[in-house]
Amino acid sequence: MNESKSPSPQHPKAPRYAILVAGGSGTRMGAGRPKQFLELLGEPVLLHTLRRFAEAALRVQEVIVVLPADQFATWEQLRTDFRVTIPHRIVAGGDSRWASVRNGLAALGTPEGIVAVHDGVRPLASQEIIERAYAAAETYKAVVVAVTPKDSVRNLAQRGSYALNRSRLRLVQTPQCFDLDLLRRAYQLPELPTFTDDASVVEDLCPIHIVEGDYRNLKITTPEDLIVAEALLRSMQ
Ligand SMILES: Nc1ccn([C@@H]2O[C@H](COP(=O)(O)OP(=O)(O)OP(=O)(O)O)[C@@H](O)[C@H]2O)c(=O)n1
Ligand SMILES: C[C@](O)(CO)[C@H](O)COP(=O)(O)O
Repeated sequence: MNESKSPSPQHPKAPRYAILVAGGSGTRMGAGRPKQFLELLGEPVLLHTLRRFAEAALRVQEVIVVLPADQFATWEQLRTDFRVTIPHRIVAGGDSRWASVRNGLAALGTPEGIVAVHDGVRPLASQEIIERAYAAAETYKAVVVAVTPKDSVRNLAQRGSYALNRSRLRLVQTPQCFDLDLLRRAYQLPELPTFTDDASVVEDLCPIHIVEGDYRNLKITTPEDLIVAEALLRSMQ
C-alpha cells in the first residue's frame, strides 16, 4: 500500500496554490441556503476553511474560492460582516464539483507548482494534514489524504451482500494535492459520472499516493455534521 507519513521531497519549495470548492447548493443539508454559509461557533463554515489555508507556515501563494454564480453577493456580505481580510479570488462554479474545480483551475492560469483542491465544507482540516499533502505532492504528483474505515464494510451483491477487507480500504478526504500540470491535463478530459473527487479524475494519468488523513476532518454534509463539527472545532481551539 502506497501510504506514508514523511516522504522526502524531490522538488522542495514548489509554489503552492489552493482551490477551495464551495460551489454546491447543499441539498442533503436541506438548510434553505448553501451549507458553506452556515455558522459554526458563530462564523461561516467557509471562513473557517479559508482560514486553514491562510496559515503563513503553509506558504500558499494564492487561494481561489469557487462559489455558486448566484451567491457572490452572499459571500460579499459575509466578508463585510465578518471583516474577512484573508486574500482570495472568487470564481463562479459549475453544475458539478468537477465543473467547479475545472473553473477554479482555469482561473489559476498556467503557473507551475502544486495545487491543493479542498472542499469548502471541510473546515476542520488541520495544518498538519494540509502540510503533509502539499509536501508529499512534491514527490508523488498526486496525493490524497485518507483514513481507514472504523466500521465493517459490506458490498451489495445480487443476493445479499459480502464483507470487504477494510484493511485494504481508505475513506478519502480533502485536501488532494497535485502537480498543476498533471491536474490541468486531467481536467481537459471529458467529465465522467464516476468522478466523485479529483483523485478519480487524475487516476488514469498518474498513481494516487495516499497520506494519513484525520478522522476530525469531516465534510459538512447532513445536519448532524454541524453538531459534531462544532464540538470538534471547540476542542481544537
Ligand atoms: N457544483 C458543485 C458541487 C459541489 N461543490 C463543492 O464540493 C464540495 C463537496 O460537495 P458536497 O458536499 O456534495 O456539496 P453540495 O453539492 O453542496 O451538497 P449536496 O450534494 O448535498 O447538494 C463542497 O464544498 C461543495 O460546495 C462545488 O464546488 N460545486
Ligand atoms: C471530494 C470528497 O469530499 C472526498 O471524500 C467527496 O468525494 C465529495 O463527495 P460529495 O458526494 O460531492 O459530497
